[in-house]
Amino acid sequence: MSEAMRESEQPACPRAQENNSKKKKKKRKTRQQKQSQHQQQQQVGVEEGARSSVDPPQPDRTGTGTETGTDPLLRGIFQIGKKSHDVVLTASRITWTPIEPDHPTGQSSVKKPQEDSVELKDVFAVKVKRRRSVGQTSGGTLLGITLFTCRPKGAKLKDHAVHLNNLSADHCEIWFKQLKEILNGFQSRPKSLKVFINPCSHKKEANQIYEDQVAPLFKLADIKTDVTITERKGHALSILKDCRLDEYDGVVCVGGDGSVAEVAHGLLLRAQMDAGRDTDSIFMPVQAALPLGVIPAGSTDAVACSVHGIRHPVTAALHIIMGHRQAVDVCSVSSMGRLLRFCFSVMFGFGSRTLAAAEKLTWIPNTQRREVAFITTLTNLKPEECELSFIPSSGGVVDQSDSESESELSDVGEGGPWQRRRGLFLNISIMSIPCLCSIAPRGLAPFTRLNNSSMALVAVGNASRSEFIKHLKRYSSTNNQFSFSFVETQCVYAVRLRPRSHSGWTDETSEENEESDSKNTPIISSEGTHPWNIDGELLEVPGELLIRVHSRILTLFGADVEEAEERPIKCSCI
Ligand SMILES: Nc1ncnc2c1ncn2[C@@H]1O[C@H](COP(=O)(O)OP(=O)(O)OP(=O)(O)O)[C@@H](O)[C@H]1O
Repeated sequence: MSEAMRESEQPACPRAQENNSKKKKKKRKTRQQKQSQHQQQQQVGVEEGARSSVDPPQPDRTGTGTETGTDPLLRGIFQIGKKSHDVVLTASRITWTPIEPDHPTGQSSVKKPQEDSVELKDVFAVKVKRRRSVGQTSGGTLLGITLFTCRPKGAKLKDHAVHLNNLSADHCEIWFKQLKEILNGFQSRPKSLKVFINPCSHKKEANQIYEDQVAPLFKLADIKTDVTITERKGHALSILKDCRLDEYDGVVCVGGDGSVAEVAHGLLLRAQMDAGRDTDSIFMPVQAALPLGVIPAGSTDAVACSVHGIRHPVTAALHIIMGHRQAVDVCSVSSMGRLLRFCFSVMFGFGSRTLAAAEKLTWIPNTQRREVAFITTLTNLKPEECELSFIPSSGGVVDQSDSESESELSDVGEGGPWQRRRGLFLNISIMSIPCLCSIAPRGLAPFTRLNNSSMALVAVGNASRSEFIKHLKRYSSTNNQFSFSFVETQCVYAVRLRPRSHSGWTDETSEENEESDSKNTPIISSEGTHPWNIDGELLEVPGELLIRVHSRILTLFGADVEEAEERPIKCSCI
């Protein structure tokens, strides 16, 4: 623009001239402030870049994420939101404070700038941020760096991005490297995972859940994955028996309780094989070598709810990425001295009959089978005659202060620590974890914990159908589902359950005899078998079962929770 033209643009009116000179002053001041910020930015970038090379960070190598240093490792200026911020990185935290422009009078602002920060133990990824056009997969204009954090919101975990914008490549590289080094120091976070996806779980959406909600987070966290989409029941188990486990830091199961139970059993069986344990005997199992992550994609998802408090794939994925771990108790189920399964829950009576009925309803869609089976089993409700023996754990009898009357089942057994009940039972459940789910938000066994070294025993004696329905309804209400005279609850170490066969009670056999017979006795035979519900899977077994608890032999990715987040109840049968 020529001088002449500039001049011609000068306003003629004196008031306008005054306004114009004020505007000019303001513009000059803003330009000066910008320049000073830029100089500060350059200085800090150079200074701190030099410092990072002589003062390497001390990330938390213990994996606990505890603070190991509060000295600044880096300091620089980034734009966060619309404002420039002074950003400070220590080994445990990144803090940013807005840079306020100087007051026109030279006085400092009365209001203190609002500081914000993120703990690095809550950061799971750092990425260089670039602007790319549609279809462009590499290169692009550098915009800064982005931190991905994990934030709790109630029982849920959510991922959140913090954008630190700065157009200097050198500046961003120093920060990126430093942050990456700190994040790599979190030892409990997995870097390589074996993933099993059951494509048939619930409404066949497990694969979609994994692709849409889980895989992008694993990719962001730079976790390598080896994915198997299972082709049949038992596929995951057969892989876990043979594969090289040392290549992985954890195993992930995307599916429902049946799939989780199969993978948990596979991990524990493999640990016993590797440790040379003879599973054809009563033995003390060793711990599984790898932790298990559970991505809920089934119909009940009691294991996922018990360890996450919620059926939320993103929460489950973030627990895995962050390396949150929780050791849990597991049951072993053996028959005639031979191990059948490691599991979290066993049901006999109504719970197993319902499952057996559902398996026969093959013409009904999968999603409705259980409800129809539930109603038919309730219509034909009948008790099972059996002998129930158990060893109470130190927790003993659960407080039933509000029970309607004394338990009718309080007949103490003969000799030793075993207590015995013989009689008619509508249902018997044994659970090593609380089994939270949408139909029982407080859990099927609210009086046990994930790792209290004992199992919950719930024995429902004979009662009328209406009384039994009342008991079932209470699982979804706030009333105590156990405060009935026909319901007994115990905290136990071991349970022996012997259903009465058509020919009456079998002779008692000692454990040693059972073991010596076991190698020649077929476990599953169609004659004289009884249906058992083991983690939602049907098992037909003759004779008695021995169920024992094994303290903390499996580690799950997740955290202990008090109760599941209340959701609308899906089953409307009762
Ligand atoms: N490709 C497959 N085809 C058929 N069954 C499979 C396949 N892969 C795994 N399975 C088996 O399917 C069974 C049930 O699956 P899963 O438990 O995941 O779903 P669900 O029954 O809908 O959920 P929940 O147990 O929570 O109610 C498991 O025992 C698993 O071993």
